[in-house]
Amino acid sequence: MATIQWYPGHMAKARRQVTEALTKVDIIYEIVDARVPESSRNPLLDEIGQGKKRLLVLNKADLANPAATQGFIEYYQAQGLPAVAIDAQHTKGIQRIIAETHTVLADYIDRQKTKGVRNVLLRAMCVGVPNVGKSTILNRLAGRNIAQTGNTPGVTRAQQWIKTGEDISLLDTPGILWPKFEDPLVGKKLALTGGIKDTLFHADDVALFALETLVAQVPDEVKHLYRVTDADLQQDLPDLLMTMTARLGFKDDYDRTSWVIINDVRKGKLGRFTWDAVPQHA
Ligand SMILES: Nc1nc2c(ncn2[C@@H]2O[C@H](COP(=O)(O)OP(=O)(O)OP(=O)(O)O)[C@@H](O)[C@H]2O)c(=O)[nH]1
Repeated sequence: MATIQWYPGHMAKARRQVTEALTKVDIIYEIVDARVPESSRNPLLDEIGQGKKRLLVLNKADLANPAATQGFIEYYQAQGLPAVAIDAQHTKGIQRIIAETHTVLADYIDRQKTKGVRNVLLRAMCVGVPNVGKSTILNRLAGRNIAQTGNTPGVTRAQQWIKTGEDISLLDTPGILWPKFEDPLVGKKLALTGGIKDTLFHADDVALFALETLVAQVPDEVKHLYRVTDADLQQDLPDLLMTMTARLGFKDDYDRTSWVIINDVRKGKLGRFTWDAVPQHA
């Protein structure tokens, strides 16, 4: 779905909607992008999700660095926050969400059984910033495509529970929170991974940010894809971007080169990268 620009009114509305929806569920699936697990979290969830069980889902793990993903999972688990890595696009790891839900809610399930409830139903909802894959996960858990009606003005629609084929029911409308804006570095990472509307940032800023890592980590791929040499890679990054633009035959159109780089990174053409550093933990 297209990412929108967030204004205070949107944010207040999103906060209200998510807070309200959370009262109905037993567990929150906090969906983040495995390439930027920290940058794609919204700290508001810590506030409005207090007291609710939570499972952190690092989606798009197919595009992230596997060692970093493992590092993040261990980091979150060490903090008492259960976390799983999945690739919803290719339906990988969905069972992990289901298994982990049972682990996280084990006490609740036991209590319900003690009360005599025979078929305990677990209620869940997906929450996260735009474009992290909430709808894809919902569809995979449901085993079919759930129509999304979006925010049509004047149209209010009751939220529905979606059966997953397991003992889990999901709210059919994911909770959308806004991305972090304050830190420019976080902004670049979100832009690079598709979490911020493309018209809201300068492509060259984001491409230069990406290039720094790409030149350091995958120089051969950079040389091959953008027709530059080892000597070219010694240049300052803005000069390198100019050289690439010339080699690609784009004249002075640095923006075009920048978009090629951004799109290549988004598609994983240069490899699997995680743009957030795994936090150190004791
Ligand atoms: N490579 C990859 N792409 C994914 C994965 N999950 C989702 N996508 C893609 O990411 C894009 C966004 O997915 P959505 O499910 O629409 O994300 P969303 O969080 O519901 O987005 P909003 O509606 O904007 O809040 C789509 O192009 C998906 O195909 C994944 O695990 N791996």
